[in-house]
Amino acid sequence: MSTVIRNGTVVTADLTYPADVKIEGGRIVEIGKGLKGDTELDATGCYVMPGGIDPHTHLEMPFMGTYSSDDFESGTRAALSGGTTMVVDFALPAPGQGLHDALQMWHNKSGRASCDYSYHMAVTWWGEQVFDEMKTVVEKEGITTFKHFMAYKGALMVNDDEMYASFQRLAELGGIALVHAENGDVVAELSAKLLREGNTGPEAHAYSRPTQVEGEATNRAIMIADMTGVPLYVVHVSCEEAHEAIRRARMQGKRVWGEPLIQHLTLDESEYFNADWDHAARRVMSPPFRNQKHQDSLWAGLQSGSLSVVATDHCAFTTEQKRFGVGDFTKIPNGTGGLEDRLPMLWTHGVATGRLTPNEFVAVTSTNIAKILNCYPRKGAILVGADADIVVWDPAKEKTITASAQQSAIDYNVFEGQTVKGLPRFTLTRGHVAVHDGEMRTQEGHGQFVKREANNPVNKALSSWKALTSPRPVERTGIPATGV
Ligand SMILES: NC(=O)NCCC(=O)O
Ligand SMILES: [Zn+2]
Ligand SMILES: [Zn+2]
Repeated sequence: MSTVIRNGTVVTADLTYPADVKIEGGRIVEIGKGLKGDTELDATGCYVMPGGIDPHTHLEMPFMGTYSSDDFESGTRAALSGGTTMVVDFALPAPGQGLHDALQMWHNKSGRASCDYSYHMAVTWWGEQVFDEMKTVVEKEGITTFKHFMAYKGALMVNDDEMYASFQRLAELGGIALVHAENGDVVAELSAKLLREGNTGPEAHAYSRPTQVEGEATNRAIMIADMTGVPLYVVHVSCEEAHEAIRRARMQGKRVWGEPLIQHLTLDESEYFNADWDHAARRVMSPPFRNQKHQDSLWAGLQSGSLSVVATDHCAFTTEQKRFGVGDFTKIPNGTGGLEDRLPMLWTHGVATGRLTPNEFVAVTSTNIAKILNCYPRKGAILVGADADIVVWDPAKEKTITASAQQSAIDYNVFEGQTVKGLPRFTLTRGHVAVHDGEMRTQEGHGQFVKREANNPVNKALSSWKALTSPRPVERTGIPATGV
């Protein structure tokens, strides 16, 4: 059975051209004019683009005494509804738990996914077992990216010596280090002080995590990555200080990527000053939303290429869960949703405003991350042989975002009331039409795990360069005799 997407304009990260796209066996088999298939999808007036890849989700994640409420079923349904066809979640070992154990737990949960998925592994503690298991996680399990939390002291946070050891191991294995960059010690001190002084509401969450703590940690992570020779990916970059560190590192030839979130690009800190406690608490995430200056910096980073990927960090908690933190902001589960809205929000605020071209939109929502994660061109491409993960994008289609119409399991939406223009007409996951003109046709369990190979081209280049420029002893003649 074949499907043809007819009369659309193909938009990839580097090309725009009119063509039909033929799909068979879950893959793209032909691109050209006048193609015929058993089923036809009309893409007149639409862009035919690689489906979005969200490289930062937390589905059914155990965190702060509860579990995030979107699981792999509702989370991937939300993703597909908004044109995202692959998610990358984080397998999170509990302190002392082995990596393979944690991975098994994530595999048990993800069987319900309706789009393809992969994982990053988190390094939440350090020891011989973690060192040993990293090798098999990379080489046998196909997980090559490892996240380090520099915040959440007393829970997920790792210290500099642990990060150094883990980064060094990743350099040997051809992996990539990811960091949540905030100075966790300073955040813990500021939080305690704020509470002592009677600042207990959600706004104190923002006060406890100023941009300086993110900037410092980003610089520190870049330095440790440079010392160990590992490529670095900084997640949820929210401010100019962190962006400046990444920009500078890239200008120095370091292999560093930055990932802003759609929430930080489009929402600001005024949300935390809302008089309604629930409204403010629903927006508590780390790092917190910033101000216009920082938003402008993030947009400029996407335009200039110093920031590479737009993600969501989708980690959705219900209002009831957020209320665990009434009277103590440090107990509000950290996280917001966005999976369903990332593409429409970025199109509306990015492409429709002229900040991004449609090709740049594809690059930052799909192709760049597929290359970084070493699954390009299977993912992130409209090419013969690629998986048919495709979004047929209707730039004229509009809606007003509202929780009552969303796929996500939670009872609110941080973008509530925003009108977006630019939405999927069809979303295909490996050829299956999961969204058909507003109708959800997702298949629970259709999603498959995407294994990834280590040693992507950037790893290879960086290790060659590090070998070439590494310290060497100077060959000397006439060495003085050692004293007796
Ligand atoms: N970002 C956030 O507040 N929650 C999810 C966990 C993380 O990525 O830090
Ligand atoms: Zn994080
Ligand atoms: Zn996260």
